[in-house]
Amino acid sequence: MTMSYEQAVAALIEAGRRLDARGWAPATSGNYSARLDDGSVALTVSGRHKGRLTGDGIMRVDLDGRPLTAGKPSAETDLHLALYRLFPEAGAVLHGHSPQAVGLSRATEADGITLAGHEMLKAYPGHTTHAAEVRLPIVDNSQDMAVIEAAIRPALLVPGAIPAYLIRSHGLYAWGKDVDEAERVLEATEWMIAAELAEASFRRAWTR
Ligand SMILES: CSC[C@@H](O)[C@@H](O)C(=O)COP(=O)(O)O
Ligand SMILES: [Zn+2]
Repeated sequence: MTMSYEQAVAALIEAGRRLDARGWAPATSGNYSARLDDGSVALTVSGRHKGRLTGDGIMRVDLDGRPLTAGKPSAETDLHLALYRLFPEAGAVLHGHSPQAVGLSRATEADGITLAGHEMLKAYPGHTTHAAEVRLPIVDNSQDMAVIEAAIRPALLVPGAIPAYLIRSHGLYAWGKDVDEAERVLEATEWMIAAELAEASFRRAWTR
């Protein structure tokens, strides 16, 4: 699902305010994008505080990352564009830096965690029951987006893969057919991470 530039600017500004209010966009972290009607992409300008975006904090790039309007595109533009190229149905990508997601990624060296049995799994597109398990892939961080992209791509193409992945010590990427769906995926994933953390701390407390 695509939108006009004006619709995308409004939707991304509002998403930034909500994600910042939840503590997922501190200190200029995070970046957001939406696919536009003409096939180009509206994307946050690099270095802006994502909870306080104004219209000039969003710019347009083509699918190769060439700027179509003034501004310096997000340092992570290539990760957004890779998702749009890989998934023609993706209409928006949101990236947050929550402490829980980052803490989880640092507590394991595994290449992912399993989320199983949560009613919240039904927030993922196409999921209709809690009686399921999905893998949230985790990839090591790099300042070279091509390295991250090449490392994560196989996990994204596994049948049944969820539209989200975690970069270790960095943050969570989520996408969907539009900004609302991408935000729902991000929120649901963050919620399940928080629930798993709460479960682990209760279990630790009760075995003392
Ligand atoms: C301290 S901000 C973190 C950044 O390095 C980066 O990871 C990020 O999410 C925001 O980068 P940006 O270039 O503003 O899109
Ligand atoms: Zn980031």
